[in-house]
Amino acid sequence: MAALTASPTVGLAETFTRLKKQGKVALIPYITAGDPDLSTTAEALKLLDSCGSDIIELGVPYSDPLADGPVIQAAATRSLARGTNFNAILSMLKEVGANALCIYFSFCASKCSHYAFAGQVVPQISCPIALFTYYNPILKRGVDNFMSTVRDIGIRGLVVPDVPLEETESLQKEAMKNKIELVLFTTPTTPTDRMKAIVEASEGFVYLVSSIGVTGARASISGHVQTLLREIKESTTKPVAVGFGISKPEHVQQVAGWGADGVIVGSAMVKLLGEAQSPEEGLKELEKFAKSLKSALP
Ligand SMILES: O=P(O)(O)OC[C@@H](O)[C@@H](O)c1c[nH]c2ccccc12
Repeated sequence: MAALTASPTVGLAETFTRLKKQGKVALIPYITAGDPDLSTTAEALKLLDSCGSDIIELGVPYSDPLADGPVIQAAATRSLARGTNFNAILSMLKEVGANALCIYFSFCASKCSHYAFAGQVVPQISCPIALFTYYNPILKRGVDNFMSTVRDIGIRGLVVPDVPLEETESLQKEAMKNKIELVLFTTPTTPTDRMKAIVEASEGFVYLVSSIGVTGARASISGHVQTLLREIKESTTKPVAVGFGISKPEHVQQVAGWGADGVIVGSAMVKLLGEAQSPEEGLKELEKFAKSLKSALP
């Protein structure tokens, strides 16, 4: 099976280690798979990768996205209405991987008189993908089947916002068995002891939710995030990425300045892609926006 990412070994934590050595902060976009359609999602993944995204969160649309605000809820509804399901998302991801293989072989066929066959698939997507899903689709498929399936197509991370506390440990075990990094959340209202346990158990990076409530672009990012970052970093050396509300280059600059190792941008990306006049228009707007955020990051 063609690896989806540059190298099956490049995971989330390793990506942050590389960035830290370079004094860089990770740009982590989130998009909803299948909105406006899966072929546009495939194009968006490649485009976000080429704009310098360091990790991409790919959302599996769900009928009851409790933690999502109106923009991502609407994206999930549109995607589900088009018939997007988990198997269709897997096929799209395999195709992207397979295309990488085809592209590589056609490159070699045309050049191999000059180049030794490097044996390495030239990927279309060089950054790791973290699948974003609510817990129910995992349970429906069965945890071990889910984990081995996503591992086989090169997914490196997993983000599950509604996994119950008492089931986190078993989910983490299954993920680790498949070399998938399960990212956990801490929020402004998480008690210190609980935050420490979450940080200890989180793999890949720690997801710091910037503000209470649901996802959605905010006019400003609370200065309290700076305090939260400091508290978390007092108890771990793991990378911490901040999400919720980040939607402008100045937000990105501010959060990076407060010491975040990564910034996660979802609703603002989803809105551009899903609410455009056409998929082509959406991809163009997405590219412009992603580049504006990337250039605002160290
Ligand atoms: O949309 P925002 O405000 O930019 O926040 C990122 C968020 O979209 C993404 O990480 C995400 C999408 N759905 C979620 C549900 C819960 C927590 C996080 C998420």
